[in-house]
Amino acid sequence: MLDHEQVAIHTGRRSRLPVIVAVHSTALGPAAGGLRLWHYPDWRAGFTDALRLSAAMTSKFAVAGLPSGGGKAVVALPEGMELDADRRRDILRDVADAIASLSGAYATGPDVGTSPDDMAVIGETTPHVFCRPAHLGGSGDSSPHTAQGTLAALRAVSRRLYGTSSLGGRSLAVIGLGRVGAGLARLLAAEGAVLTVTDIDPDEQKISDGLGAVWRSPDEILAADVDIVVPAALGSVLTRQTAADLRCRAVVGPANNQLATPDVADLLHQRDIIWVPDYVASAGGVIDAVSTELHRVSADEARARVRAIEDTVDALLDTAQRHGQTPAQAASELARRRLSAAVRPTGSPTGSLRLRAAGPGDAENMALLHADSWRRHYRGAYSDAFLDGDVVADRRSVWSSRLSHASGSATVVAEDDTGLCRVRPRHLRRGRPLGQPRRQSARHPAPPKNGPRHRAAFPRRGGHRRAREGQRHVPVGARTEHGGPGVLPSPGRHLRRRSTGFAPRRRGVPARRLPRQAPLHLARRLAARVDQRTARHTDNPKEHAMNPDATTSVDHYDRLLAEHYTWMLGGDVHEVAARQAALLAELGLAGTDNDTAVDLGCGSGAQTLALIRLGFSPVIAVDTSRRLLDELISYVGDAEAVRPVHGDICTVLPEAAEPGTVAAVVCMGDTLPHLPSKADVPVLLGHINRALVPGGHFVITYRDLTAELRGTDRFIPVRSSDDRLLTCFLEYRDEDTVIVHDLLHTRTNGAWQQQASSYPKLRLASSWLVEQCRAAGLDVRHDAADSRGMRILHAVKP
Ligand SMILES: NC(=O)c1ccc[n+]([C@@H]2O[C@H](COP(=O)([O-])OP(=O)(O)OC[C@H]3O[C@@H](n4cnc5c(N)ncnc54)[C@H](O)[C@@H]3O)[C@@H](O)[C@H]2O)c1
Ligand SMILES: CC(C)[C@H](N)C(=O)O
Repeated sequence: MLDHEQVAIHTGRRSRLPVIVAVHSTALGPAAGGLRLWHYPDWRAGFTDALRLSAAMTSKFAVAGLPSGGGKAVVALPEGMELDADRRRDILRDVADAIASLSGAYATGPDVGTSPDDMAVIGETTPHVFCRPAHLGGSGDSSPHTAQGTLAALRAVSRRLYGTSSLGGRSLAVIGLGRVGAGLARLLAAEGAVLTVTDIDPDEQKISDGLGAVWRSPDEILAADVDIVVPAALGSVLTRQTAADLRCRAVVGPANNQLATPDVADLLHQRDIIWVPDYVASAGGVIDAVSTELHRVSADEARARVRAIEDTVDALLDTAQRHGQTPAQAASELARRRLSAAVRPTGSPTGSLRLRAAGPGDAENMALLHADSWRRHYRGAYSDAFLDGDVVADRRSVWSSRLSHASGSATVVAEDDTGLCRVRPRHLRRGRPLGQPRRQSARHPAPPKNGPRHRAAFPRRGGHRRAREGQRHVPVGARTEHGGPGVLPSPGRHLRRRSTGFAPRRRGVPARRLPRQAPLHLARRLAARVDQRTARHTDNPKEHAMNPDATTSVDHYDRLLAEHYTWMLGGDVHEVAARQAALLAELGLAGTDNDTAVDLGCGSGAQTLALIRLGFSPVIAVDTSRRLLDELISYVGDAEAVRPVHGDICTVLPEAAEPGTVAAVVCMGDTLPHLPSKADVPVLLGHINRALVPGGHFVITYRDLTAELRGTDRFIPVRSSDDRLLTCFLEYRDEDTVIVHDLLHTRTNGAWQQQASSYPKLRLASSWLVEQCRAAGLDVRHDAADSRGMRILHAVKP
């Protein structure tokens, strides 16, 4: 059965060639995907290719967490047909006509056989095109970003197989030295990988020679004795036969549709060969292009999304391992969940909207729409485990309770012929009739206020990022205060859609950017770049006004501290680990094999090693610094005992651990004050309580910086040795935050050099933290300062 939304097959008016445009799904947003101009034995083969490729694009966007749908265009050239410039132009104009006829349901970009210049021609007819050359306002060639994305996927696999993300010294076989393959081969060679390469075009052997690679024939290369095979040519390269011949440990490449049949993924798994689904490894190009051109995020943000493929692959491999699945199953499951959490395809409001006061009977539908809204807008900002978990039940209880208690306020819902529909609410002034919404928009239902769990569940920061990305916000209802009878409309009161101020989502319509009336502080916040997954970001513009050089703790570690971190602790991580193990043992922590522990902010591994010594296994070691994670891995003898996670401690737990499965969580060495705001502390504590088994332990060590130091006391010597000196200086910004300025002197060849970097830390009062732990449901057993002024707090889940 055809599971595509629409497939258009035109005979090109000018070229007389079959132009096939397949729109697989627009559930997540208007479809996007490349144009393939390729030779096929028959146009039906091109048609089949378009169907498969467009479906893969849907999965590509879903797994990447982007609000686009999947589509693809194929022009099936008869075998042997050569294209001169005029004929090529005719074909492209025919394609442009076909795309224009879809009114924005599909936008095209380059793929095999097409380039940014071709996109320029299509752009003469229709705006639904991306990757045009930069001088025409496009993002240009996607292939360097595709190569970067594949490299990111390769790093995750390398870490899994060899304990390091570096590909230096690894042997890889690259199949196809086209735009992506050649670029990727260059990146790999620059990192010191040992390359074997091939292409059907013998001319590409020059590239091979330039890289010092071994050239093999296309027939031989799949069976090459290498660590990783990288398909970078056309699809269907992995058949039952070739899968049986492989001698590598992984297959990770940018080529689309690598599997001849889906069961080959199982075969590879049985042979213990990791296969990263092509739609995950190849997503870099389209992520960059669509992010910058269609979703209008900054180039930096787009590149960060491409790099995040590494995290995506990490997470998929973890999930697959946890559930005994193949990575292909884990990825398709993730895509399916994201798609099914999207809108009902027929859910666009039709005709006029009716506004009415909601009653208790609306709770179920409100919950469904509310959960849908969260899933669509907080994806990526909040863990999938949470969003795909019991959100509906959670929202149902909130709405049941709200709607069954009469109060001075009412909830207004909008519905169309199909039932409750998704609206952009306006808060209404007291006493104002519903037909005249106030100008200022509340973009989401207010975060639930009843209880720490709900507060913890409400992802505050994500909404701003999503707003900045220009995504549609489609929350479900507006709370409105009303002054008495007669103000709310009677059931059935009709409003014309244009006049409501409610903005029903129209599929295929580009998102509005920022609300024009956004208050200044919101606009500033939206403008600030926030990498939700890794940057512990402070979004208070005051900080930047006062401290223009202050950076996030993530940047600070990358820029300065990570390199010197272990030295700062004393130089011998095992010695520090022994001290930490003694402390944890004194607090009563002891693990057995199968007792999972989590080390939040693991740094170079002192606590992780301590937890291993105490018998915990596995230890999930989380940090935002890749460099420190790599260092940690180098110290760990038993690689099985540790699961390094590159992630943000604010959000990682629901994703990394099932509720009620963790025996101990530690967050030591003054990591907690790195959180972006005090409000993140109860959120994190909620996650911790949820992750712990009853009787599970939680240990924090941190500095209580609430007492303000004065004068030269604010200069704190951290460590000195013959060639390094680290001093920090504290600048108190406000009662919640202190800016830490680190000043590092290093001596090379007798000359001293100075580096400085600053970042904010939270000022957490020990009494406040104890209260927060209790509010989160933890039983605080110990709270004291050690001889060096570090606070030690130990709590247990009852
Ligand atoms: N360009 C992108 O940004 C991008 C993005 C995502 C996925 N992809 C996929 O990556 C693959 C490569 O794309 P590209 O843009 O580099 O295309 P390209 O046309 O520039 O390169 C393909 C190369 O593969 C070679 N080739 C074809 N069949 C071969 C075979 N049997 N054995 C060895 N070599 C063979 C060709 O000679 C050519 O050099 C395609 O599957 C494409 O769909 C590309
Ligand atoms: C650039 C993009 C559309 C690419 N051809 C892909 O398949 O992802």
